Amino acid sequence: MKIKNICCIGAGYVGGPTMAVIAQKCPEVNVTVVDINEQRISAWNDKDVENIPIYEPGLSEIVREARGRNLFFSTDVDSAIDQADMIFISVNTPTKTYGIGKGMAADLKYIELCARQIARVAKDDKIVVEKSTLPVRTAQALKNILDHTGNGVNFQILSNPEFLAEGTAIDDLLYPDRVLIGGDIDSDEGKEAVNALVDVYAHWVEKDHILTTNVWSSELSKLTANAFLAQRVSSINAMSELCEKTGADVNEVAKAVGMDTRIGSKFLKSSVGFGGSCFQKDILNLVYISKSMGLNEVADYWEQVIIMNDHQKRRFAANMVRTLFNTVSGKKIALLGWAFKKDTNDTRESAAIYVADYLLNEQAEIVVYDPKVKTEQIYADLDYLNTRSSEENRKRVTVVNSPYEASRDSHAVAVLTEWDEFLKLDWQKIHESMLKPAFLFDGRRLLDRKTKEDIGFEFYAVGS
Ligand SMILES: NC(=O)C1=CN([C@@H]2O[C@H](COP(=O)(O)OP(=O)(O)OC[C@H]3O[C@@H](n4cnc5c(N)ncnc54)[C@H](O)[C@@H]3O)[C@@H](O)[C@H]2O)C=CC1
Ligand SMILES: O=C(O)[C@H]1O[C@H](OP(=O)(O)OP(=O)(O)OC[C@H]2O[C@@H](n3ccc(=O)[nH]c3=O)[C@H](O)[C@@H]2O)[C@H](O)[C@@H](O)[C@@H]1O
Repeated sequence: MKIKNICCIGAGYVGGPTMAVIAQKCPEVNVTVVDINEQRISAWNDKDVENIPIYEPGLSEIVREARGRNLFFSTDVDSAIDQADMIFISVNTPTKTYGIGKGMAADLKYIELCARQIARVAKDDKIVVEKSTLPVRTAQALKNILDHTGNGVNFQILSNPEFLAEGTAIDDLLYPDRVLIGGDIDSDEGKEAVNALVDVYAHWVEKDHILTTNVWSSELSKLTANAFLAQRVSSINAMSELCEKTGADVNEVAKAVGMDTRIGSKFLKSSVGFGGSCFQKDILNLVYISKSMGLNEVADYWEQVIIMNDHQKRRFAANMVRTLFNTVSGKKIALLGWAFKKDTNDTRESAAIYVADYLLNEQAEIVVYDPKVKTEQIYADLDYLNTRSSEENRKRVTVVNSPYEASRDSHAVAVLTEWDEFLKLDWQKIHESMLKPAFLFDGRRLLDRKTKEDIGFEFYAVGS
């Protein structure tokens, strides 16, 4: 079975880049990305590709090449569903903020709405692909909805979790470690659906990198991968605190440990804490699933990864206050970086939000500079915490366009995102413009201690 028309519901950080790459690599397939968010779709259709809503290195070039040829962005969800032979569901699956499982379980209401819409609109057989990250056994619920409200249409459900990381999304999509496809491999129809999706990826991914499994293994592998990755960051961050107390250096420890090929060197960079839309959400989801199956030890084991991460963010901010003579009240503090990692404009669950909130509770005046994050996003992130009124956030937090402006007359500068440009700043100039003693806190192990101390900074870095 050859796929001719693909529809993707959800034009976000996953749907947008993933479909752009599929369209680029499969010029004979029409790919339509739909979303209910009109503003987002109109930004994807902006004449100037630099204005597309997601910043990812290499993405705008691909959109420029494929958009209008076989890549389309639209708010007409019904018609895209109707025309497609394969429908990806790539909508958000945030942590529930109400009811049973509040603060832990994944909120599947957007997924269910998609399923009901597909069931209502579809007139011929469809392959429905779970691209969103979902709790294990969600495909069963999807199938129930599709089979019971459909009009005799045959649906095959596949799980095809996405492993891209933001900031490197295009490279991750072009050269994936593996593509994972889960399906009903025991039936002929299921096998045919799996093969149809394998053929899409086989346009650019070698067949031995395309792994097929049953649906449940695929769904659970995604949660497992994120849990393992986050666990590494929490593990090295736990060691960073011990390093600070003992004179060991976490970078040296990470290198020594990572050279053991059984451990490996990746994902061992100590930081102010991991952020991003998924690690916390997916682990909480794993904890919830485990608890609801009575697996309390399993749940506790994974929950510790989150507890450690919260501790790391809080401890970084508390150390700033302690170092600044136990008070930051009325003191200007510059935060360099707001995104949860470099090369993205995404701020979801960014450690910077929590550090800023902690310092604001201590009555600091905050000035933020980030090369890609918009001012309104920064205020929205703080408002979302509901710690203080949004007027108060606007009064006490200033967002500026230059790191030099942020640092001027400040008591302290904290590097919270590892943007490359922070490496090349004129730190001498920054030091001269600050109040003395000038404190510099490196939450990313980005900066060289010796040169900063030679300039005259009081320098603090995570894990040393
Ligand atoms: N952000 C990332 O790097 C990764 C995310 N994921 C997973 O992919 C999924 C999507 O994540 P993101 O793209 O980051 O989310 P996002 O929030 O950026 O995008 C989701 C989009 O879906 C749209 N949407 C929601 N309900 C809809 C409906 N009924 N009809 C049409 N559009 C609808 C929203 O308006 C939004 O634009 C999540 O399950 C996430 O866990 C997986 C791998 C990486
Ligand atoms: O499901 C998802 O959403 C995605 O989550 C992560 O990707 P992402 O959150 O975009 O970015 P990462 O590079 O994993 O970084 C996550 C956080 O951990 C931090 N981190 C990462 C690595 C490290 O060594 N140290 C560290 O502090 C980063 O700064 C960032 O705040 C996974 O890496 C992806 O494979 C997955 O698809």
